[in-house]
Amino acid sequence: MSSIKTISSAEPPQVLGKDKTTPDETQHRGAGMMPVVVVHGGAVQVPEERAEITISGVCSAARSGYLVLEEGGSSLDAVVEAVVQMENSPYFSAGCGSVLNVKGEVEMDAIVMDGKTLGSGSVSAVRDIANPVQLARLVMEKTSHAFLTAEGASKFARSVGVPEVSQESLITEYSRMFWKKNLVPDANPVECQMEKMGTVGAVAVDKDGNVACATSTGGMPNKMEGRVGDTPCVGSGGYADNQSGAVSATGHGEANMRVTLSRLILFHMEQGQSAEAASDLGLAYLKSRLGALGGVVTVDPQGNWTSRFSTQQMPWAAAQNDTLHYGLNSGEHFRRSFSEQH
Ligand SMILES: NC(=O)C[C@H](N)C(=O)O
Repeated sequence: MSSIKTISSAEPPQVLGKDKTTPDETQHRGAGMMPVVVVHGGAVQVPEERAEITISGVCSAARSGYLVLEEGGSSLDAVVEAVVQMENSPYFSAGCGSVLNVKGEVEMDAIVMDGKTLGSGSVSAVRDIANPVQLARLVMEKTSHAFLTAEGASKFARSVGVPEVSQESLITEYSRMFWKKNLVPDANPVECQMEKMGTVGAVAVDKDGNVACATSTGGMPNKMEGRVGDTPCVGSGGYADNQSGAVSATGHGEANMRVTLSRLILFHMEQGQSAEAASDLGLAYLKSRLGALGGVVTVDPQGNWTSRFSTQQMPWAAAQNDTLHYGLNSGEHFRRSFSEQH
């Protein structure tokens, strides 16, 4: 288990794998219902020059999601708000800034899941909307289905008034450069993805103990047209159940799908494991079984939360009880109060 980088609500700032009994522990565990929002910006290696902006992106997303909870919104409202913010940022591979498929086009996947009802909504291979996570929510709330794809998803979006946007508005110079780099014959898009571009996701618990998750992505760089990854698949890119907790996952989609990573982690929680231990078990299985690395954010219905990754980096942030927690490298756990400026 030593290869899993551990960050959790129970750990002291900037210290990893040491004594976990800190004064904060009682605040995060067993202190009744604790609303929380935890987000990730993908299990990737963030280029140094983009580290600060990426961290401030996840912090601002967690904070905005938390404000939704403070204003009485549900955990579902909070995760959608947090993910929309990151979709709108060009620094993540979701919405604007998504990695491109082999033809140089954007095709995006997203999921939302409501732990109270087990309702879920997914879209895949959508090309012409700004916020796939909102469309996923509309699939859940306005259709009798759980998953719409490609042109059918776009037609549905138009029928419910979601504005159409151009491909150009979703493509950044950076994603185009990245696409070109991966077109060369000896390129390794899987490794390359792990180096630079991040899927986004969020989990939350509201004051009523309802959990929810949302995940959104442009997928793997230079993927085949029509390729769908783990992100929109129930149990792989995310899962939420009030009886155990919620997970949003990132990593190599084909591997995450084969172990149904999110559901696997919740299975361990159902067996009595903490969010932290269960996340470690899921990621360790992904590694030992398939040699794959990844990352997750996980909550239980009491508001205990964790952010775990087996990659070297994963930008993450959590907002709870007027404190923002965040980190990028393994071992980092910074904290500041909401009133402090970043
Ligand atoms: N970076 C990622 O998390 C990619 C995503 N899991 C996919 O395979 O589509």
